[in-house]
Amino acid sequence: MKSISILGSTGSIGTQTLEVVRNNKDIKVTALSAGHNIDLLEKQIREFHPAIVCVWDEQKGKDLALRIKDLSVSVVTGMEGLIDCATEKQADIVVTAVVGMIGILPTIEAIKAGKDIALANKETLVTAGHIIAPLAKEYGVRLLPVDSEHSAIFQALHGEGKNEVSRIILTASGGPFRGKKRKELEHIQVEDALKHPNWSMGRKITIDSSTLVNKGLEVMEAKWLFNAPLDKIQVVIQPQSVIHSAVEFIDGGIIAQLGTPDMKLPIQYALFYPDRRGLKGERIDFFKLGQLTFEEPDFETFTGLKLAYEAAREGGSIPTVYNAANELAVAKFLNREIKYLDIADIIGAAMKKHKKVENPSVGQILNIENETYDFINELTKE
Ligand SMILES: NC(=O)C1=CN([C@@H]2O[C@H](COP(=O)(O)OP(=O)(O)OC[C@H]3O[C@@H](n4cnc5c(N)ncnc54)[C@H](OP(=O)(O)O)[C@@H]3O)[C@@H](O)[C@H]2O)C=CC1
Ligand SMILES: CC(=O)[C@@H](O)[C@H](O)COP(=O)(O)O
Ligand SMILES: [Mn+2]
Repeated sequence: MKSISILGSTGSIGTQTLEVVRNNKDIKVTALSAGHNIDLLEKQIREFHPAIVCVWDEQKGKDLALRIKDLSVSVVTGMEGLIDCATEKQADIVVTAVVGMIGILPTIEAIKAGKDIALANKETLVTAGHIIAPLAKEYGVRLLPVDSEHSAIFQALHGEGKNEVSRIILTASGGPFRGKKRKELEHIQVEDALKHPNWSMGRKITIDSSTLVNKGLEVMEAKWLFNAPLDKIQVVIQPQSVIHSAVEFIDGGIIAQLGTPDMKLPIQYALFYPDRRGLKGERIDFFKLGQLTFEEPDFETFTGLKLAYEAAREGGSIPTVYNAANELAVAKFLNREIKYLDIADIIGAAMKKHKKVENPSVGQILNIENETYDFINELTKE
């Protein structure tokens, strides 16, 4: 019986992970964690019987403890609690399904505790990949990609051993504003940007998909997961989101992974790797689909993608600034404090202002996150 700990069990990836657990009898949940949604967390606790649960918010943690006092589950809170869940002794795999840089410390501690990581939380690898990738190697733990594109690449690489890769083809839907120019994006509202054409996901990543910042983060994620040079990672718009990504080898052969847009496949693949298991759901009907199309990304309109390549090329602390600036800018946009186009402009301004630190430590990364927030708060002050 395999045991898993889920960081962020009440979110889009978290709930789909629990759906996979429900459908497989030989896997159990030993730890769950949520930010604020204790109603859903309580239901999950009563169904999955974890040994420990974490609620980020301390007061909500107290409320939850009262509600489940009939059960013998320990309730912890805050970062310490998140780390307790990430290192819970029975867990074989930690699913990092929290959103944002909050995932860095628990992921590091989970690796040090010898847990395999089913990695959904891309912000962790983008900002601390230079620490996490070697650490995973040192502790002999696996970084199993959950992000659909990286899972596709991982699946395409399966069984290829040391065969040389000439190109990673990272597909993107293009988001709800594919084909639009900057001028047409001036008055975009939160509701417009939350309409992803193919995937149903959490709010932050949905906005990131619309700006192509998600693809920028994924370029950096691919760099760390597959030890790939940036000039070998090509973003290709595939508007139907059927080809989840592909790998080209030195003989020109391309192996791609295709499927309907359902995160349960990559989640399940990560949890049972290298085995494949049955999974109910829609199947691709090529006759209904008719055609698959491809486009070049528009780097001039979607400057968030251009800035991501710049950040990745510069390296050091610049990807942290890129990511932190995006996290706060997206929160402000969702809160209707800034305009849609401000998101990428703010990322650019924060990158320009920052003085690069080579090889930043975890402490420096977290300080730079705060400095970036201070800069943006000042910049957007009315
Ligand atoms: N959704 C998807 O299909 C995909 C997501 N990803 C990545 O996976 C990660 C999760 O995304 P997604 O599931 O969409 O996000 P959601 O917003 O749906 O869920 C986020 C989860 O994190 C929890 N959380 C938020 N803040 C905190 C906190 N301070 N402490 C502890 N837990 C917290 C939330 O809890 P609560 O709701 O209780 O506050 C929730 O359980 C992101 O990094 C995203 O980029 C990658 C590929 C696909
Ligand atoms: C499901 C998933 O992995 C998301 O990251 C998805 O890729 C978002 O779609 P686009 O960023 O390609 O629009
Ligand atoms: Mn993705």
